[in-house]
Amino acid sequence: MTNDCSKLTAIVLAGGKSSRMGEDKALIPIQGVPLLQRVCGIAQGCADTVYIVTPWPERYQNLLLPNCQFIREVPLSGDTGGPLVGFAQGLAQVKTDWVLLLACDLPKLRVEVLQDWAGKLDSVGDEAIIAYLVHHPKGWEPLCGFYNRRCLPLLLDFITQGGRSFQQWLQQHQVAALPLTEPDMLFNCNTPEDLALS
Ligand SMILES: Nc1nc2c(ncn2[C@@H]2O[C@H](COP(=O)(O)OP(=O)(O)OP(=O)(O)O)[C@@H](O)[C@H]2O)c(=O)[nH]1
Repeated sequence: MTNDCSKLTAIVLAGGKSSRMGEDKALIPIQGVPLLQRVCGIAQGCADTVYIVTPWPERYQNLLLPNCQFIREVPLSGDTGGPLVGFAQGLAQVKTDWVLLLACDLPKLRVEVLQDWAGKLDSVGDEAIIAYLVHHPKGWEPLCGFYNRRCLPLLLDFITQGGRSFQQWLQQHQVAALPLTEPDMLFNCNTPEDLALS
């Protein structure tokens, strides 16, 4: 991996229901900037191309920053898909070896930390490693880390067999840990109460 932006694509997932928030999280302004736009702005600091995967691009059209583009998520028949399916649809469009995957609800992301992680991964030689993620007591944090494009066939197999859980999928493969020096960075904004802390 690399800290050269041209070798990394970012995928930002923005297709959740925001049921705990009660309104679309992606549109909520944090310090005057809608959350989705804020996350895309940070992703731009690491990647030349930023894909926003969402079933409803029209909703976010006026938030689009340079070098960002939508991938319209196609619902799977009979199920809502969820973030794993959104990721697979985004990953299918990626041309770079490595992808930075981000949720759209991370108000405390730090571009310096993401760049530092990307730069350290230059030395990855182990082809069995499909992702570099932060590990916490509940498992891997899937929505703020790096995936190798090689994982797409594995992901599609898992989805075809009915899998929808990132945790279950990641348990089946080799993942390496990223150092988390700033735990606050992974703070998810899920509820109106969380907004007060953002
Ligand atoms: N593209 C896409 N993104 C999703 C989907 N489901 C969740 N996400 C994104 O995944 C991230 C984490 O989502 P969650 O907070 O777990 O779920 P949510 O649906 O947004 O919120 P809740 O309804 O409160 O659980 C956010 O960036 C969501 O926009 C999906 O089906 N498709």
